[in-house]
Amino acid sequence: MTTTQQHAQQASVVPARNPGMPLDLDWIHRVHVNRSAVERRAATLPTRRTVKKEWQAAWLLRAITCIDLTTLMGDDTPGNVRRLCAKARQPVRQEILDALGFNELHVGAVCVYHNLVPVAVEALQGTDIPVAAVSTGFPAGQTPFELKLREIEASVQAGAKEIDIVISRPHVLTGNWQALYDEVKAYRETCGEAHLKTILATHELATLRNVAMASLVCMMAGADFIKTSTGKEPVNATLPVGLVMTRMIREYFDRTGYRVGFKPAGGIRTAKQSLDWLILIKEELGNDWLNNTLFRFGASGLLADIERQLSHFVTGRYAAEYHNPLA
Ligand SMILES: O=C[C@H](O)COP(=O)(O)O
Repeated sequence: MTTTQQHAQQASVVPARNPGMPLDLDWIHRVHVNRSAVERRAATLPTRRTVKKEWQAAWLLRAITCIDLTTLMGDDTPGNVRRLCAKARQPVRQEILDALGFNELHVGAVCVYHNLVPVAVEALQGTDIPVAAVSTGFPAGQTPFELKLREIEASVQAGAKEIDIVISRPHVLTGNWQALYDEVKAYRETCGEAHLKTILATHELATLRNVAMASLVCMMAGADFIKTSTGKEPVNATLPVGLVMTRMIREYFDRTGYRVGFKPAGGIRTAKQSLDWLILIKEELGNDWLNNTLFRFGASGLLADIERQLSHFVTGRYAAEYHNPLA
């Protein structure tokens, strides 16, 4: 096996699912965030490691396996979701994979609106690529609670194995942690075996401390993943927010022994950005998190640039964009 293959294929151990715990308000109120320290540390992350040549190719292949390949547009149709699913099955052109010595590679999941779950489930039959549905009135979450529960139920029934819910931002902004906990716990129960990702929409939470506290409450309520953003806020996944959230994941693991996953989402479009995020995960959470059971990118356009960089690694030149159509 070449270095690229060894590092891209590092086995992932399936961690025990986070069962949640009672709401611990003392722990939540003790949370503090030093914004300038966070910003300083986040600024150094992209400069801490240089990943070049076959190492870079290996990290990019790993990044692909962690993508929730996403389309969340008003003009989504069964046709473009089927094309996205074809890309999810074969994310990189075969000749590039052959040159890198890979037979098979696929993304972490395909993420769509509820209406398109059946189309994606059918298009991914015969693979183990899960379908994720955004839910609970995504992206703003301003719909009645009962409807949100029914929406989750309907997506699970349609075959979604992962449910990406949006939290009610007003609960955070008013410091109503009990309401946030109860809400997320109800979502987790409604999900059943489907995995629950809780989208914080961090740009709408006002402070990094709120981001940290909301992360903790979601994990206490049983979230399998905490996710930064919907992709629809004016600012989505940023490294400072990622740093705060991963530190809370670490604290939760130290206290409970359960590993909760992390999903930055929104605005991640370049191979370089994907490397920055992988470095953050390696530095803050370690190798256990560097696989798609505990780490995902929510991204609609990232794959195209990664494929372009891999093609450059293999051929020594950049392919024109039309050679790497996304969907
Ligand atoms: O969860 C995924 C995001 O909606 C994708 O955002 P993006 O289109 O900026 O990559």
